Amino acid sequence: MNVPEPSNEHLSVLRKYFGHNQFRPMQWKIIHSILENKRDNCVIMATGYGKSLCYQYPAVFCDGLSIVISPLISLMQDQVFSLNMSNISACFLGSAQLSKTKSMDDIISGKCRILYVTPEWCTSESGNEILNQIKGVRKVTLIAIDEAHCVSQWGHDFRNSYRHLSILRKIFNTIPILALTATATSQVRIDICKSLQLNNPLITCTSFDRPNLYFSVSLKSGKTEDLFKDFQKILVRKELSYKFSGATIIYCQTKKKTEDVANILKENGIMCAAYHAGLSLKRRKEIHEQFVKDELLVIVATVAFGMGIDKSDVRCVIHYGVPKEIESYYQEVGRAGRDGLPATCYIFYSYADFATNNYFIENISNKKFQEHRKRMLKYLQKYLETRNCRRQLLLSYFDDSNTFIEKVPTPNCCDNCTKFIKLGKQKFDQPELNLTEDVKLLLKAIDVFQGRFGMSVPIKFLRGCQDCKIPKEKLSHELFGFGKDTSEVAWKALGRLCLRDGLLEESSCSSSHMGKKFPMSTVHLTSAGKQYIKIGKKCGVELTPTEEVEILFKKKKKLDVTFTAQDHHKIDFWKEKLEKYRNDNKHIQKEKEKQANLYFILKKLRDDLAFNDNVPHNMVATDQMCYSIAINVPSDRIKLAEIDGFTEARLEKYGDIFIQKITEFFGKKTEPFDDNVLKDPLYQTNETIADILKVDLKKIKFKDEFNNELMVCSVPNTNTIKFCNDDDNADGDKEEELFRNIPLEKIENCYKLSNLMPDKNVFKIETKNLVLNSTVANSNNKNENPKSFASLEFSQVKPKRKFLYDDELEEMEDDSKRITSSSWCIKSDNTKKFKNKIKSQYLAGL
Ligand SMILES: Nc1ncnc2c1ncn2[C@@H]1O[C@H](COP(=O)(O)OP(=O)(O)OP(=O)(O)O)[C@@H](O)[C@H]1O
Repeated sequence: MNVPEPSNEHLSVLRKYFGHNQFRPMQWKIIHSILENKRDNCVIMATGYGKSLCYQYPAVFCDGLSIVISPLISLMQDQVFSLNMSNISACFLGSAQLSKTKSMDDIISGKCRILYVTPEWCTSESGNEILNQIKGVRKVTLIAIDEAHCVSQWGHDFRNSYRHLSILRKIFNTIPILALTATATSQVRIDICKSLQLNNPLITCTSFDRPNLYFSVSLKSGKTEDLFKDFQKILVRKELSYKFSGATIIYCQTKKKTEDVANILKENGIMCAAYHAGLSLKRRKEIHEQFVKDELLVIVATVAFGMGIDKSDVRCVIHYGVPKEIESYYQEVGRAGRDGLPATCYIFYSYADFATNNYFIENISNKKFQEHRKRMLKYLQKYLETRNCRRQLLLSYFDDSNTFIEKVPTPNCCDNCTKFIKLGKQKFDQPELNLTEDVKLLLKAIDVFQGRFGMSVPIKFLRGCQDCKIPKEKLSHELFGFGKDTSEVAWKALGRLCLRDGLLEESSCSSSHMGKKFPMSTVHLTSAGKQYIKIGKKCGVELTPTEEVEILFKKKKKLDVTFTAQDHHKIDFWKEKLEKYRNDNKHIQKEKEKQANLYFILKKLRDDLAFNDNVPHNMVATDQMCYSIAINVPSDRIKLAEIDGFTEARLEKYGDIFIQKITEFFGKKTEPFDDNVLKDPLYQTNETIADILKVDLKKIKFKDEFNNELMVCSVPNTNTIKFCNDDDNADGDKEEELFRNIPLEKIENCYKLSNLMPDKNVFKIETKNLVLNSTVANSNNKNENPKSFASLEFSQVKPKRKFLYDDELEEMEDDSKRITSSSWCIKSDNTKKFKNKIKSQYLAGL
């Protein structure tokens, strides 16, 4: 469809009322089709893309009225409030609303531009009557149905009243209907169009991708008492306490779990509140408001919390427990980072959590729907267990043909990508682990019991355990005890894999004990499972082992990083890059510090203004707006108006105050710099050290004094590197971090010291108080071992000075002994050699 560019008139309305300079590409296409062609639309747009503008703008532009069906009163209240702040008259009608007369007056008189109603109200008799009345007196521009996936039983949030919204087509038969949602599969899309009786709708589907979200999944550490351990992995330590890096929603499966988690967080000094349907409406409202106004940063909630939250700066969404299924999971994480800034989505789960999900699914009476939910849950399990890119798996669920994602590990994407990048791998490869015979054995054992039991009895049988449930005659079966060398846990994990990949199937039934019935499930082979026993992988099922299965069935292979001698000449290349980065970084860093200061001052000003006016802070300015101001430093109102989001109303109310603050900031020369600002996600550059050093650092072999190989890794999402010892010792695979968190900015110098030792390639990384030396055997020297090696020494030095005196060297030596005593580094009996070495290197480095 050829869409003409928006006219100046269009853009000036956009600027004046919405504060934006341009439409986003899909927005204009949709708005144009409504304004010019009066066409129905079905819109699937990722969270945070800007759906609201599509239904708000048309009515504002042509002085008409948009009627918006929205599922939640709290959401409507927020939106009405926000529109009125931008001088767009809006109201809502519904049972919870106090002053109906005022709203009706605004509607009838033609003042109101956007009217919000609930689907229940719309389909009620009185609602119908009022809608007919409105139709008689107002020019209705469009009917918008928000969260349209609720129409469909194939969606994750089916709501019965949505199913009856076709009544709107009858009342407003010539008015365009716009159905909008953030998550819909093609099946749901078809259902939406059919159920709402859309007429030749224009279907728009943006990418579902949310590039600013980082995905991560881990197994829970263990018992409830240990749950803080899981959170510690993601909390930021501040002096003696911990905190989350920004507004955080923690989802739990049950009310009880929200209370447990909230209590443990509180015990550890983290302010938070539990939120669930068991609380009074008043209390829930209170928590909601506190969260939106940033008075409370952490909410531990059941999925009851979220749909109505109009908070764009949620930095972290955590699922503590298995999410409901894949679609609602994506909807829930979509609440993070709607301001476009980096945000993280974590899941901590255990296999036991699935019992809760299964319990809810078993209680669904409609069989077809129940099957559908089971499929969605299975997909979620795939997501949890995948070894490939999680983002890609999520997007492929929604059949996202708009986004082409290469099947290669990508930085800032998910934990799996990061893991592969860390290992220097260019693509995802699966572990070489042949499980065919183990799988066959397990399937055969399960088949022995012909679907009469769950997984435990066949596994006990396989392991040769005497269990009262195993019928006597089976004790002499040829498979009895055949799998005793593999642990029960391992067999169970393999069983789960077979269930996931369709070789096995569960059926639910109930067992009775002492007159009481208990739900239980039995397991049996599918036809694919039967085939697998006969022909293995050839039946078309290629089991990809989960990390758990891999660990249990095979001791992890030692990380094998190979280097060639030629790789070492790349040190120069690396050095150049690092120096360039350092030079660029010097002024960038200064600039950043200044911007960061201004940004925090503006945020504080914004919060104060919001507090005085008793409005959520985003009504004054969003984080993104404060950030843009800090970068662009507008010096007057005209320039401030160019900042995206500064509507005319905002400018009128707060413009001068912001300008005054900026002038003040530059008037004063010295503002103390707050160290914490660099921890703000805004100030972490996207370029990780892996991007900068990827090729080269990893190709140098580092060894500690015991000749153990060290790995150089970047710390995910940071500009830091660490040296690890891949210590494949008897008690498991342990990666010991020997030295970590060397921020790139802190690297002050990098030298190649070959002038000093012509037969060697030596380079040195110097930070303020550390020197890292690598000695690489010269590959050209035939007398040397052709296999290149490097040794790494860490020593502490004084701040850079022109000359060093002997007593200072003594001091340095002591420092180095101290480091030595922490187990690795320069040997203390070699002090003389060390003294000379460090002296020469130190001087060479000046
Ligand atoms: N044309 C635009 N230019 C710049 N920013 C825009 C534009 N349109 C919308 N935005 C901003 O994008 C953000 C998200 O908009 P909106 O809340 O409408 O998204 P949404 O698609 O409805 O998200 P959700 O599904 O999470 O409700 C808002 O901060 C909004 O101001």
